Amino acid sequence: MSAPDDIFKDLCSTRTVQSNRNGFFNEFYQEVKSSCGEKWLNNYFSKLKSNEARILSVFNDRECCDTVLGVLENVAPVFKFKDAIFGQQRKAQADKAFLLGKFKEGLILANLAVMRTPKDAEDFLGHCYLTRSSVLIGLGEGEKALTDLKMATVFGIDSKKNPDYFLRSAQAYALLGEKMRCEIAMKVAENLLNGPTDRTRFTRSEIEKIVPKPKAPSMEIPEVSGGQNPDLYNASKSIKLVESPDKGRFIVSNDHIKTGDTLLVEDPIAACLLSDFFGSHCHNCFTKLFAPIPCEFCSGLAFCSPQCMGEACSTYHRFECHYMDLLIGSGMSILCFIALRIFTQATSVENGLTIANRLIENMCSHSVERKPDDLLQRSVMAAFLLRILQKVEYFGRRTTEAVCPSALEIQVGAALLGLLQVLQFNVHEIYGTSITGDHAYDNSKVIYVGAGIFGTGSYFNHECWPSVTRHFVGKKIVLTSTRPMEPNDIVSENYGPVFTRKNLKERQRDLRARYLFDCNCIPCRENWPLFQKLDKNVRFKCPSANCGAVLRYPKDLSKDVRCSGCRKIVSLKESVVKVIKVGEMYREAAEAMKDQETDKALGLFKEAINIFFDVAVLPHKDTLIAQQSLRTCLADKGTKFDNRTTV
Ligand SMILES: C[S@@+](CC[C@H](N)C(=O)[O-])C[C@H]1O[C@@H](n2cnc3c(N)ncnc32)[C@H](O)[C@@H]1O
Repeated sequence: MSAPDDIFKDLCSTRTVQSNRNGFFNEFYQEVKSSCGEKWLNNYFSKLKSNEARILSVFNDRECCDTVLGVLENVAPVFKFKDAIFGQQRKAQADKAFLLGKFKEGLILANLAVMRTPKDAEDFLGHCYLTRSSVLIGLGEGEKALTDLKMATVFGIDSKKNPDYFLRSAQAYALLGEKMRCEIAMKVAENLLNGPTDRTRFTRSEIEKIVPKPKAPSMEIPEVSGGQNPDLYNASKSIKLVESPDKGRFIVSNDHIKTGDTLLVEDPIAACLLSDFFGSHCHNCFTKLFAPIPCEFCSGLAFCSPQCMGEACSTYHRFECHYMDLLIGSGMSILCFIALRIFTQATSVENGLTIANRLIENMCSHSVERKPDDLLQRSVMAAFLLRILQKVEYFGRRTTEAVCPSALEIQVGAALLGLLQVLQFNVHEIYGTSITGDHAYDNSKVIYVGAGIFGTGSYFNHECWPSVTRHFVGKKIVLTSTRPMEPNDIVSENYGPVFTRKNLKERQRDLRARYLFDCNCIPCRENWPLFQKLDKNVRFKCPSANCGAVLRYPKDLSKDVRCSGCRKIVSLKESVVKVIKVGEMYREAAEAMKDQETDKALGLFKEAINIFFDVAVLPHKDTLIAQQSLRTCLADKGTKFDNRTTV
């Protein structure tokens, strides 16, 4: 590799530790590095054989320990705390907006009130939830209003003494079309008020006007095709794991696979939301927030429901809460967040160690190719993460503020360092489709909201035109085949560079720098042209059995042609007829997409792509478009962020 490529590779690697150059970690690391000096780094640190030795070294060796300990001693909580006055001001504004019928504005203000009001400020927080429930009713959001009414009771509102609580419940039930519950709530309110009053009569008249909203359809979680694989967790039986010296372990087909087969449906072992989305998406399940439920202690992030809040706050968030802004301010990459999360979400230190060490043993880390500088940087980051765990008493109560780690803490530090190496090559970005207009396809774009580490998902190798597409249902990864495959064909993902958009040189450079391999896929071997340079020609497979040669579109369809591979005289008439039919089906599928008939479009694309691969090979412009459209249709079945109404 040339020197500029070397620099690019180092930059790519650095970014996987520190993604924000303005964060303080960069300065911290540069200070450690300069205090150690190149000689120590190259002659001593680079010779250390284990992650444990590296972690011990950054804490103990005199060349770096003063700088490391000096900074880590000062690690202290930094997070967005609550603010009762701010919260109450927003609540008053939200009440006013509600009375004026400005529900969208009211929701923004009520959200701020709920987020910022501390739970221990009498029953203020309960009242914030009550205010928001009214606004939500105004917006026609019955279910969310009911959640807020429940939350109001959790935070001090005594429903038994509060007729308003039941009047709002009645309206919320009416919005959900639950007539019986609505009537019961009205009766309770009337009882509390000793009979019908102007207020109850007014609410009844309001309820009369309510037209229940249909429930939004929930996302489909597909089942893997052909049954669960007994050896590969969460995968279909039609794939298997193999290994080769030049490709490492990778997935191939174990059977005949058809276009559209679901090959993997898997939850992440750990996943984190990107900090840019902390204010807009659920910290736990990544869905877009509408009426956020806050953590009881911080206001820097939020959850979509009490369930997500409970799940997070009883596990990982209780450790991360008070240090969230420090972690963000360090500029550390999302991979570092995931490494930390593997421990904070574990049921115990030992459980965290077991999971981390299993990942380190099983996933590729390219340890041989690592430079001492890279290892030192990751070791300092692991030491920082370990210090956070110490400070939050992850290892139990501490009697000292001293940084020097115990034997168990060193094990965790070493595991964090190991994770920082394997995550670099194995993490998937998690995304959804953002809908900004009324048409599902015309106004959609992909938005990356987080990243996660998937067990089986990380065994798929890359090709510059992959044979599967991925979409996400929440945090679950779904891999679906985009073409038919024969047994033992490589089942590949794409790591970023696709041949249609980047030329061979750029792709090879990116993959070498970011994933440390030389791509040898068919688009690379045959140097397929960029999309705009592709012609519309079809390249046919020779119809003779086991030939495999590729033939051009015949000049004269009435004549048979001699195959350049098997030398037999063959007829391409049937193949041509099929390809014409395929073209018609692609057009029909595109029409279905225009009409937003996703299932119809999917069915047509799958069938047509299967027929195409019976008789022809890539690259073929219309089939590439069809495969891309299939991807878009599948993504439409996954996570969608409705950005049409910004509140
Ligand atoms: C997510 S892992 C895939 C599983 C990996 N092959 C293993 O053995 O664990 C990514 C790494 O796999 C290797 N890899 C991926 N695609 C490859 C390909 N087309 N040819 C060779 N190596 C590849 C690279 O070393 C890359 O850093």
